[in-house]
Amino acid sequence: MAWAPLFARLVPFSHRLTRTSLCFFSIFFTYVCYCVLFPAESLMQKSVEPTTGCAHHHNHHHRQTKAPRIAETHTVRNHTPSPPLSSMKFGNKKLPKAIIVGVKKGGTRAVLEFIRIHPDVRAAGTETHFFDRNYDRGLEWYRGLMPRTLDSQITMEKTPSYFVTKETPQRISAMSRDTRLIVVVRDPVTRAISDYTQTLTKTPDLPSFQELAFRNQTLGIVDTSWNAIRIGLYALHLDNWLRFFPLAQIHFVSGERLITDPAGELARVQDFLGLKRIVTDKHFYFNRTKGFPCLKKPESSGSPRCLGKSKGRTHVQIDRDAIEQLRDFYRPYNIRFYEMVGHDFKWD
Ligand SMILES: Nc1ncnc2c1ncn2[C@@H]1O[C@H](COP(=O)(O)OS(=O)(=O)O)[C@@H](OP(=O)(O)O)[C@H]1O
Repeated sequence: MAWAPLFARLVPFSHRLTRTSLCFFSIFFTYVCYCVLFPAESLMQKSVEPTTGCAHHHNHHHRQTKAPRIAETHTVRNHTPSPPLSSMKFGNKKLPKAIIVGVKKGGTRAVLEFIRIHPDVRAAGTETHFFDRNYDRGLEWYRGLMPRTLDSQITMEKTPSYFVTKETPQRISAMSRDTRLIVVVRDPVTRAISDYTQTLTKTPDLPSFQELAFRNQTLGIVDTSWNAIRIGLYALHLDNWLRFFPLAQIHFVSGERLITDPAGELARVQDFLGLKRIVTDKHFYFNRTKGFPCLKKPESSGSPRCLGKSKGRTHVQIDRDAIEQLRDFYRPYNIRFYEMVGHDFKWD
């Protein structure tokens, strides 16, 4: 405003202006100069927020609120339409560096949903079943299912049935011997009941849990050919993986601790994947209604996120005797598993 006194001197009738009108005139003159020097479109190239330009206010302002500024800048410079930022594709699809290979009903969805909050992780949303059911489709088909990633990001997927499929370790090793493997394990008895509860929702006329679990319940003979039982023989399945991968390349998440201390389990997962510990207890809250940890509302927008209704079902009631018999059955397998991985999961 240094020009204002000079202006007052140059204009002969300025002495007749009141202080207020002089001030008003100064502002108006500044505004006119500003518009001449910085027309509306050139301002738009510099600012991120939609601002009101000096000219063509209404049209531009309208257009600005609809398209991201970076696209607008492009249009102004090249006079060609450009896609909105949200539809631009970054990075490329890569084969996974890490796979959650099991176990079914262990908490695999929770681990994937929690780790993918990490900015350096991107994951395929659905189970691909590439290494067990779709292997004939080839690696390019598999790669096509992956999200685009930047070079700094890790691609992941989860298919829990891999852990118990005989051919899978060899096939994953053939893709890359460096693939990192994550196995979410849970007390095999609870896991079997969870598995049965899920099957029952799809097949209501299923025989009882006991009928399927035992060949002869009086004699305590367990039917190991029933999938819900077989999956829990972790030590046997792990033997098969160790033929192709060193133990150091397999990380075991405790399905139980994942519920009581999700941040602690996720810290270990991030360490295993060589990631900075970004997913912490700040990201979780315990939802009393669901009875499980859920993700807090992301800072940007959205709402708090719990896993869907199929995660955390009320289990079918199984009598104590049957549970005790199954505990006895699994005990030696569990002990062997603890020895193999060097960690006691305390399932007894
Ligand atoms: N945060 C959170 N929210 C909800 N559920 C959780 C969570 N953390 C672990 N779990 C446990 O995950 C169990 C389902 O495991 P999976 O996701 O591996 O199931 S599946 O194999 O993909 O069907 C599911 O099993 P059920 O309780 O038997 O339904 C849960 O106990």
